[in-house]
Amino acid sequence: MTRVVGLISGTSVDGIDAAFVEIAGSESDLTVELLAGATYPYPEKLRSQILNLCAGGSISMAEFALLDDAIARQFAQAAQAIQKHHPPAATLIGSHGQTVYHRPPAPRPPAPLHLDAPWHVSTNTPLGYSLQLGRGEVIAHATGIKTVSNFRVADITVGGQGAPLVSKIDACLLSSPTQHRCIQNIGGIGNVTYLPPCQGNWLDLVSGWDTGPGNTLLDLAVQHFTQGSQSYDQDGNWARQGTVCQPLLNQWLSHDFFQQPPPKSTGRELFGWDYLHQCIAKSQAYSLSPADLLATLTELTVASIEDSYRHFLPKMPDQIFLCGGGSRNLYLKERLQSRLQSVDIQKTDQAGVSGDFKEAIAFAVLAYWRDLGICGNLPPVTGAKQAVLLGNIAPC
Ligand SMILES: Nc1ncnc2c1ncn2[C@@H]1O[C@H](COP(=O)(O)OP(=O)(O)OP(=O)(O)O)[C@@H](O)[C@H]1O
Ligand SMILES: CC(=O)N[C@H]1[C@@H]2OC[C@@H](O2)[C@@H](O)[C@@H]1O[C@H](C)C(=O)O
Repeated sequence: MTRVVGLISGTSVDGIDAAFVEIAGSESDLTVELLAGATYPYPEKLRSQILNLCAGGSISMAEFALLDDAIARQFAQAAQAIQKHHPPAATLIGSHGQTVYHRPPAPRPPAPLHLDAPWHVSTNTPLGYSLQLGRGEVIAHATGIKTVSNFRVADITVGGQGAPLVSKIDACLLSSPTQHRCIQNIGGIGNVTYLPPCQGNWLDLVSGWDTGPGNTLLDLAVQHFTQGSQSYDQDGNWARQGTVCQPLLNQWLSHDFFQQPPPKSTGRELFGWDYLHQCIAKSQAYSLSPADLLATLTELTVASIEDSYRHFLPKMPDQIFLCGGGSRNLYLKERLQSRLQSVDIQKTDQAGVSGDFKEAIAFAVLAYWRDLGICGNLPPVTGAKQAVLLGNIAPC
């Protein structure tokens, strides 16, 4: 048994999810017991600095370094707080950190590199770029616990998207011998892991990808309509009062990201303020109320999930297990169920894994695997050329 703390702040940038877990086994015999889970909100000033950077704001390198370490200190505090009433202490921390920029690999090879050209025309590379702040060295130093961080770069180095990384953990913890399952996260961004029945060479058949916006556009629209006094549409109650504008939804769904086959990943760079402003501009032609726009944005999340299943899965699932904050949006859940009437939709909690802390648990497992020398990525999911060890180890 190894006691591990898993930490992540996701694309909603609402705070740090921490999971204190006890892990045993390796892959097919992996077991994880959740001892404690909690979310520690960021101080408001830190959150707005992060959101500003994610939205393309400029800061100096000195400010950048301070921000990196301010985030790391918040993560270290979360790692200490989550263990407080549950001795003995963890011997390992897996920290995803805070994504501030994500650029998937180029869909096709870039033009050949001209070594005699000036540097600014010779920088294009087929590799993706993904940056998470909150360096593990500071977390290890502050807590005295060995910390694994920077999980995405190794997958990117071998040509992968660097995301989604949760799929192998989903496969080990949530597969069924008889059912075709989808594990659907609806966080700021949505992602899915498809799990065929776990028999024979099933692990080779697991697939997954980012489905597109989860809550980001909804949250930004609510902030826009309330001048910042509300941050999300609780239970989907506002959207429920509106009517979906089908022609507008069809326009939005024609976006390249939704047509692109997996492997694929995305973030606030694509589905952020600029995209929302374009959505609002296109909606002017239909004279929509705020409720109508929210209903249509909710439908975008739901329809993009359904369409991606219909286009990219070998078979529609028997069951969907939801996780992430969007699984609390009752209206969104009802819309998904009404589009997928024959599918049994539940939360991952009903299959034994907390939907609120699944991502934090996943980074605890990835750190544990890194420590044991077990690869963490699934190449068919991320598009990597091979399975690799994920994460850099900072000793304490
Ligand atoms: N009761 C609720 N009703 C509607 N939406 C909710 C509710 N509770 C949470 N949410 C939504 O969930 C979001 C947070 O989800 P979550 O914490 O899973 O995101 P994240 O982990 O930051 O994202 P990602 O998985 O993309 O990294 C909130 O911003 C809000 O939009
Ligand atoms: C770059 C980045 O942080 N991507 C996140 C984001 O949030 C949801 C979706 O987009 C997901 O693919 C990924 O995180 C999860 C934890 C993953 O890698 O599996």
